Amino acid sequence: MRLTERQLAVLEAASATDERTVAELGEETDLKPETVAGAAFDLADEGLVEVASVTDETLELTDEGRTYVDEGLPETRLYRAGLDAGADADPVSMGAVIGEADLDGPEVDIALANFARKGFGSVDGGELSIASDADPDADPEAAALAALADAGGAGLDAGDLGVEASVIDRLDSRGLVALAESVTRTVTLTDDGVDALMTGVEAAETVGALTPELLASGEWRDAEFAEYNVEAEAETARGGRKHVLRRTADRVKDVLVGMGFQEMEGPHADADFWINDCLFMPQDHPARTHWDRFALDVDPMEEIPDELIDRVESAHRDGWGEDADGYHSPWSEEFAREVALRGHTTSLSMRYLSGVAGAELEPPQRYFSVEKVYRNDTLDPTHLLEFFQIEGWVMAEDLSVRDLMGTFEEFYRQFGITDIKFKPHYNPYTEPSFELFGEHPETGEEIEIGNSGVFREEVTGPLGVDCDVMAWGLALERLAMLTTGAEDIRDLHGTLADIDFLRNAEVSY
Ligand SMILES: N[C@@H](Cc1ccccc1)C(=O)O
Repeated sequence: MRLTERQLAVLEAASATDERTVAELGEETDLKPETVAGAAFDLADEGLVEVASVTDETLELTDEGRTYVDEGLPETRLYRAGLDAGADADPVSMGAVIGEADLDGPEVDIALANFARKGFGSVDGGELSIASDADPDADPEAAALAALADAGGAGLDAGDLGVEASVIDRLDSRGLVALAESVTRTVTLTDDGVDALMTGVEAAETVGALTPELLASGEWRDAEFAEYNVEAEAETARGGRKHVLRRTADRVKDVLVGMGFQEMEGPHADADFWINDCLFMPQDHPARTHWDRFALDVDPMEEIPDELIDRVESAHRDGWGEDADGYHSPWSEEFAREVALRGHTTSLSMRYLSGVAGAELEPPQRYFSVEKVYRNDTLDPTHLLEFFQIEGWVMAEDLSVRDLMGTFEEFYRQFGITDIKFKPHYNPYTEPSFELFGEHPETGEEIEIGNSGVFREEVTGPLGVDCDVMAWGLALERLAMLTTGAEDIRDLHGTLADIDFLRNAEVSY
């Protein structure tokens, strides 16, 4: 029989009478545990050894548990501060004791709940008294935490610590200890294994990896390569990777560039003029109040062409074109120059269409951006205070709603989404306007994925554009929810993001 060198080493190190762990065999053979495990599985396939596994539960201190080992449990600190303040004789005011005990935030509630539960004393009418028979030094929870800290945690259970299981359960429910599972594999020689060793086994020299030397010398021709064992236990290696949203954004950019679009860029903090006034949004529109807008306390924006301001003001006051009528509501240049975080990237479309950004404006033209916007929304599964908008516009003669719908169908098809729906909508700056909806793959719900339309003459006229412009703002996060199946936008980014989801989510190509 011929085995690989590693298999032979493991076979020789294994015993027929003692179960030996992979770690022990690794030490003896000077091989890595995963190599030993791989060889052991191969030997088990040949019937030469038996591999068994035992799952062990190990107790570990959590970070909070470790803090209390160092600083004392909150209830014990409350007890000692109470004692110092004389609460064993007469009740003392809670406020003073809590300050003395140096408890803050959630620790106060933790201290109070456990203080009463452990019979250290009582709290009544805002005053704390200490029970005469209280003895925190005999507290089994503190003792168990200390024992666990001393023992370093490995392989311990309630029995090893000499405490009752109920104490461990309590520490577990307080989040001060955690149970970790570890699997230990053991290897024992079978009768066939013993026979094989007695009759003599040869090691075949095998090569684990093809090297430049093997190639250069030609030795690879005669080498025997170790078989690749896809079942061998190996550590999960987690490298850094691009965030799923960034990957989706990159993909969106590729798709739009492929569809003939050029990218726009511009300021996150911009004048209201570009964010709203150019869009024929009346200055008393609810979205322009301090409730919805993140206004910035900075100098007003100076560099806006005067003629453009005049034309936009005139559109607001008197309308644009024949039969036009304006809003007849107040319009102030001062307000137009105020700076806020943009609530949509349509501010970029205005900058580009007006010519100040140096864009080519001879039709046909196509521009896009995938950039962040800021809104004072209420957080929920589909809303964040900031998100990425996929902005875009197409300028051409005689555009129709069919062009708009066809563009979205083509765009979303690249992400495998073929069932978008359109709903007539109203925007002060587009006519007609449509909201876009897509079906969530997990919940089956129709979620809003974008807003679009053909710019009104009151928008294009003052900008100096005299052909049709269709435009849209799509939410990148909503697209990512449809492609990855994420049900809550907060799993995607922000402080509550789900790390496992981010590690494993696929971006469709
Ligand atoms: N600005 C719109 C999107 C949009 C852009 C351009 C035209 C029409 C709609 C929004 O944020 O919802």
